[in-house]
Order: sequence, then C-alpha cells, then structure tokens
Amino acid sequence: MARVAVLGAGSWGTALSIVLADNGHDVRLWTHRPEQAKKINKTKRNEQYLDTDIPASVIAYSDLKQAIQDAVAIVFVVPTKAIREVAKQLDHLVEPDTTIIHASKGIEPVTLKRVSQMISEELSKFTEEEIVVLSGPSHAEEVALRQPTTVTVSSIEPKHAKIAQDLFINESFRVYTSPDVLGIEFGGALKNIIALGAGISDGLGYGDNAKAALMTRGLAEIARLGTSLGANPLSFLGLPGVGDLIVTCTSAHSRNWRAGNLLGKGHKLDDVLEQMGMVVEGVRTVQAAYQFAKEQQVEMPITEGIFQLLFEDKSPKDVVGQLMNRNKRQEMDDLAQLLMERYSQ
Ligand SMILES: NC(=O)C1=CN([C@@H]2O[C@H](COP(=O)(O)OP(=O)(O)OC[C@H]3O[C@@H](n4cnc5c(N)ncnc54)[C@H](OP(=O)(O)O)[C@@H]3O)[C@@H](O)[C@H]2O)C=CC1
Ligand SMILES: O=C(CO)COP(=O)(O)O
Repeated sequence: MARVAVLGAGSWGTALSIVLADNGHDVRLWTHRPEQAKKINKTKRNEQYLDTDIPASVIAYSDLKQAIQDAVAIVFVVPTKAIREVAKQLDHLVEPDTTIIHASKGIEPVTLKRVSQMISEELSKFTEEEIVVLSGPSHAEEVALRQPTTVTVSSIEPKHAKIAQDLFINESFRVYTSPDVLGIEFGGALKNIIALGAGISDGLGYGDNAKAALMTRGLAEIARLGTSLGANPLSFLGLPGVGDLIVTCTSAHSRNWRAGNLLGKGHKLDDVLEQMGMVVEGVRTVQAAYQFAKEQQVEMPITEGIFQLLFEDKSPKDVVGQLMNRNKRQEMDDLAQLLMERYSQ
C-alpha cells in the first residue's frame, strides 16, 4: 500500500483521507493550523468539518515537509483561492516522480485559470499534462459514511489518472477515468454557480419547475462556455457535469445551495459567507465565468444574473424577471448544435 498526502483538512480533504485509509493507504492529512493537527490526532475526529470518526491510519500534520515525506501521491483539497499559496510552499519540497491530484472545484478570477493550470504554474517540476483532477457528485458527508459515490479522474497523460483511479477506487467509492480534463474541471467549477441559483430560487419560495429550469438551462450555458474553450460537450452529460449539477442543486449538504437559499431569503452576501464557515466556491467562480463569457462572447444569462445579484446589488426578483423576459428563442439551438457539428463531420 502507498503513502498519500492530502493537503487541506476541511470537509473534502477529511472525507478523501477516509477513502484512502479504507483502501489500506498510509494517509498524511496536512492542515495549516498546528492546533487542528493536534486535535485530529488526539480525538480522531475533525468536528468543525465532519461528524465522522477518522481511521487510525490517518495522521494529521501541520509541517508540510513531514506531511509529504515519501508520499507517492499528493492530493490538493484546499479552496481554489488557496491553491497557488499551497503549491508555492510545496514547490521546493516535492519530488518529480510524485503523482499530483487535485479535488478542488473553481476557476481563478482575472487569470481565468483552471486548478490544474494553477498547480502546474506553481510546481516547477510538473507539467499541466501530469496533473490529475478528481471530480463528481460527491458530498463529503456521504462519502465519509461510505455511502455509494461515483467520481471521475482525468489527466492529459492518461497514466496519471490511472494511478489516481487505483488509489481511490473501492466498493463504495467508484472511480471512472476520462481524457477530457477541461470538461471535468469546467463541469465541477461552473455547476457551483447554478447551485447558488437553485438555492436562491428555493429561498424565494419558487418550486420544482423553476429549479428544473435553472438546472437544465444552467447545464446548457455550462456546456456552451466549456465547449467554446475546448471541452468535449459529452463530458457535461457525465458525472462531473450533470451528475454534480444534480447533487449540488438538490442537496442541503451543498454549501453553494445553502448560501443561495439564504440570499434568496434576503440575507446579505457578507453575512451569508460568515455564517457558512466553509468555502462557497460559486461566489468566486461566478466572477471568473462572467468575465470568461464576455471574452468568449458566449451567452450565459443565468451566470450574468447571479453575478449582478451578488456584486451589483440587483434584487433576486429583478434577476428572475430578466431571465423570464429574454427574447424568444428555440430551446435546442446551442447544445444540440454543438453536438451535431461535432459528430456530423
Ligand atoms: N465538501 C465537499 O463535499 C466537496 C468539496 N469539493 C471541493 O473541495 C475544495 C475544498 O472544499 P472543502 O474541503 O469542502 O472546504 P472546507 O471549507 O470544508 O475546508 C477548507 C479547508 O482548506 C483549508 N484552507 C483554507 N485556506 C488555506 C490555506 N491558505 N492554506 C492551507 N489550508 C487552507 C481550511 O483551513 P481552515 O480550517 O483554517 O479555514 C480548511 O481546512 C473546494 O474547492 C470544494 O469545491 C469537492 C467535492 C466535494
Ligand atoms: O461539489 C460538491 C459535491 O459534489 C460540494 O458542493 P458544495 O461546495 O456546494 O458543498
């Protein structure tokens, strides 16, 4: 069995450590807070983030050098905004033959970089082709309880994704591979925006019709942007696409849905984020997606509406009015056309 370092001791880092420990690996869970490492090692719990016991073979560290020593794989599971900072600290410590995996879901505003691009820019011994993304419909709370979960791993050089698949797969955590890193990263990041929207809709008191509309039209705009940037449109019909969109828009475990729900009930963004105490990736990703949509000249009306609601003080009701009163159009003209163009050649 292998030694694996997990960087980030929040909900998802802790849940993935449990999966790896169940597979017999020697897991080193790194946190930037020494007092948290001590508490995890003493109690075998990480109560701030998860209500589950942690296996004995997961040892927490706050010293990054010790945490990654002799690790065959390193898994980044910090929020997207912390990826560069952690990768910079790792750069002079990491050996080039290590497998680098990330399980974070976001896009960096301004640079518009995906997480695998950010990591490879900061780790001088690694190329973008070597970095693996792990993504899919997988709330930490259910993974920690060993409830059946499916995810996808992807890297441009397939051998790295295969290593990640072998490290994580078990009878309750099924891991597929995909060659489409862009589709997997865009699907995982952009669904958080739509989950904010689903939460807002529920918070406003709208019903299932509105949520189904948001999810379906949301998927259309995710696929439109992702495909314009080179992703395979079929990836958005897979686990890290529609699968993750469903789980995040319909589950009360979702921090993006919960934050949206409070916004829909009239709470202010700053208060909502303070109350959450965990990362709400969609808030940052909507800034990146709004900018991307303008640059790529891709229509993303839901993303635009949520951006205006969060950052331009537009009321939720006005955003709904704006979405419902757009020009008349055919439903299937975007995703269907992309698929037809791609497969009629
Ligand atoms: N939770 C889930 O079910 C899933 C989450 N994800 C993704 O995983 C990523 C992490 O999410 P999640 O674990 O849920 O987030 P949480 O908010 O639960 O935890 C974030 C963790 O990252 C740590 N952290 C924040 N900034 C830094 C930093 N600069 N250096 C080191 N550590 C830092 C936090 O430390 P501190 O405690 O000090 O704040 C905390 O331990 C996100 O991109 C999310 O979208 C993906 C799939 C499922
Ligand atoms: O990505 C997730 C589940 O797959 C977690 O979503 P939230 O960050 O909204 O909780």
